[in-house]
Amino acid sequence: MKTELNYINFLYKTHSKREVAISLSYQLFGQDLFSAPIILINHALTGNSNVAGEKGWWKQLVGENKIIDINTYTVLCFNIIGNGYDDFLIDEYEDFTCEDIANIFLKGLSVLNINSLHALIGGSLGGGIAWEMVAKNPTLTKLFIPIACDFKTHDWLHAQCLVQKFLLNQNDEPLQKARIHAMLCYRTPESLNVRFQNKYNEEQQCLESEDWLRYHGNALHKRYHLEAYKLMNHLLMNINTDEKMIKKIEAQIHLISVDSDLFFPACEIRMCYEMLKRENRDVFYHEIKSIHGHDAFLMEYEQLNTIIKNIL
Ligand SMILES: CC(=O)SCCNC(=O)CCNC(=O)[C@H](O)C(C)(C)COP(=O)(O)OP(=O)(O)OC[C@H]1O[C@@H](n2cnc3c(N)ncnc32)[C@H](O)[C@@H]1OP(=O)(O)O
Ligand SMILES: N[C@@H](CCO)C(=O)O
Repeated sequence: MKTELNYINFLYKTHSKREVAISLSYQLFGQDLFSAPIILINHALTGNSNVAGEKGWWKQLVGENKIIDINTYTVLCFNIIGNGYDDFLIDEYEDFTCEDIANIFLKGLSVLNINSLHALIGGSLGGGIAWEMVAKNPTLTKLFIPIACDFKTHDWLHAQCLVQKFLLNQNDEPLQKARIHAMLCYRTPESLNVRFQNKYNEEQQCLESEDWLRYHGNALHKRYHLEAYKLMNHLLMNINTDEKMIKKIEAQIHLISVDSDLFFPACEIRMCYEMLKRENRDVFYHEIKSIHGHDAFLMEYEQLNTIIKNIL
C-alpha cells in the first residue's frame, strides 16, 4: 500500500501570539473520503502519518482485514507539524503547545469539510492532542479512544521530559542520549531484566541491555531530527486540556491504559475514568496487562486488537 502525502496550507496564530505559515501534511488510507466512516488516528512522539502499509507504524492494527479495516473505513492521519516527516521543521518550538496542535488539526478537518468522525484514536502524545481536540469540539467524534495518555501532563511526566530537555540541549550525542533515557521511561525494570538477564555481549564489550539502548539511540538518530524531538518533548510537557470542557464530551469514551506504564501511569487514567463517570459521561476503562510499560501499546497487539475490536 502506498498513499501520498497531501498538504493543507494556512496561517495560524499560536497561543503565544506568533503568526506561522502552516503546511499541515496528512495521509489517507482505505475508502474515499465521505464514502465511509472516518477514523482519525493521532500519532505518538516519533511516529508520523504513515500508519498503515509496509512501513506503517501501526500496521498490525490498521490495514486490509485488520481490526481497523481499511475496506470499511477511511483512515486519516495528520503529521504533527514540525515532526520532519514532510521535511518541515520548527526552530521556535517553544511557541507551540498541544492546544495549538489540536487547533491546527481541527482547522485541517474543517478545510477537508469533515464535521464529524466515527472515531478519534490517539496514542501517547497523539492521545494528549486528541484530548485537547475533543475538549474544543465535544461533538467531534462518536467514539473517542485515547491510549496510554491523559488529558494533562502530570508532575512525573513533566520531570522525565525535563531530563529529556537537559539531554537534548547538550552537545554530546543529544538525540541518542535522550532516546536512551526515554526508552527507560517507555519500558519497565521487569521488561529489561527478564529480557536481558545480565547477559554480556563479548563483541560489543558491554551488557546486551546497553547494546540494545545504544542501538535504539542510534536508530532514532538515523531516522529523526533533533529539532523535531525537541518540539515533541516540549509538547509532551504541555498537555493541558481544560478539565471543565472534557466533562462536556459527548462521544463514547474508551480510556485504554497499560498496567505497568511509568510514563502515563494507569492510576492517573483510572482517576480520569472516575471523574468522567461522576459527570455521567458514557465512559469505559480498559487495561492492557504487560510487563513492558508505556510501549506496550506498540507491542501487545493481541490485547489491543481485542479491546479495539469490541469498541468499533
Ligand atoms: C507510536 C507512533 O506513533 S510511532 C513510533 C513507534 N515506533 C518506535 O517507537 C520506533 C522504535 N521502536 C521501538 O521502540 C520498538 O521497536 C517497538 C516498541 C516498536 C517494539 O519493541 P520490541 O518488540 O521490544 O522490539 P526491539 O526494540 O527489541 O527491536 C526492534 C528492532 O530493533 C532491532 N534491535 C534491537 N536491539 C538491537 C541490537 N542491540 N542490535 C541490533 N538490532 C537491534 C531488532 O532486531 C528489531 O529489528 P526489526 O524491527 O528489523 O525486526
Ligand atoms: N516509543 C514511541 C511512543 C512514545 O510515546 C515513540 O517513539 O513514538
